[in-house]
Amino acid sequence: MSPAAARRRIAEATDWRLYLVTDPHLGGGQDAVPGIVAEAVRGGVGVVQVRDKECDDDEFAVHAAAIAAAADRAASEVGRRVPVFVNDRLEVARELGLHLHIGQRDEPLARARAALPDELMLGLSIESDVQLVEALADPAVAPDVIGASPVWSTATKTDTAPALGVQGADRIARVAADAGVRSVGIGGVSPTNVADLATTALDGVCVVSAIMAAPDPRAAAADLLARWEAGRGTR
Ligand SMILES: Cc1ncc(COP(=O)(O)OP(=O)(O)O)c(N)n1
Ligand SMILES: Cc1ncsc1CCOP(=O)(O)O
Ligand SMILES: [Mg+2]
Repeated sequence: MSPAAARRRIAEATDWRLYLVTDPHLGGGQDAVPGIVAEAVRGGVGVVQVRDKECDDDEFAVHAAAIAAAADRAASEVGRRVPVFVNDRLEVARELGLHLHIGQRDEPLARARAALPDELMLGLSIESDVQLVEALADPAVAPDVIGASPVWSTATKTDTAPALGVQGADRIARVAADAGVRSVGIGGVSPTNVADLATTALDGVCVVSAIMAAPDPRAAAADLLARWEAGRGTR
C-alpha cells in the first residue's frame, strides 16, 4: 500500500465525532494537559490536536510528545486508535511523525502537503465556501479533514472570520463530503448546541473549552458524545 493510501485508510478508520484541541491556559498549565487528554480519550474523544500559541518549537515538541504518549496509552486501554495533530507547526509535526492542522494564515496548503510525509494527515481550517473550493481544486494537495471555522463566535479565539452558523457549516460539510474529505465544526461548541450540529453533514465537532475547562474532562467528553449521538438520531 502506498503511504497516501495508508493515510486515506487512517482518515476512514478515525472516529471524527469528537475532536479535542488542547489549551494549556484553560487546562491549568502545560503539565496538566496530558492527563486531561487521557481522561478525554477515555470519555470518547477520537482525535486530539496539540495547540499552544505561546511556547517555542522545542518546548512545544516536548509538550506534544507527552500528549501523544498519553493519548496513545489511553486509546490502547479502550482498544481504539486516536490520531494526534499538531497545530500550525509543520517542523514539529515532521519531527514527531504527527498529523498537522493549518489555517488560512499558516503555511500554504500546497507547501504543507509537499513537506509533510505522505502517511500523515493534513487538516485545514475553512472559513468560507470560496476557501473550500480553493482547497479542493487540486486533489493531490487537498486536505484530509477540514475544520469549518468558526461555527459560533467564541471567547477562546477572538481573531476569527465571521461565524458560519449551522447552515453555513452544513453547506461546507456537504461540499467536503462530496470530495471525500472529512469535516468537523469548531467554535463555540458546547453541550447545549452540539446536537444542532449533529443534524448537519459534518463528521463531528471540535471543542477546546468544553473539555479543557471542564471539572471532569472524561464526563464532559462522554456527555458531548452522547448529545451528538442523540442529535444524529434526529437527522
Ligand atoms: C480542527 C480545527 N479547525 C480550525 C482550527 C483553527 O485553525 P487556525 O485558523 O489556524 O487558528 P489557530 O488554531 O491556529 O489559532 C483548528 N485549530 N483546528
Ligand atoms: C481554535 C479555534 N479555531 C476556531 S474557533 C477556535 C476555538 C474554539 O474554542 P471553543 O471550543 O472553546 O469555542
Ligand atoms: Mg493556525
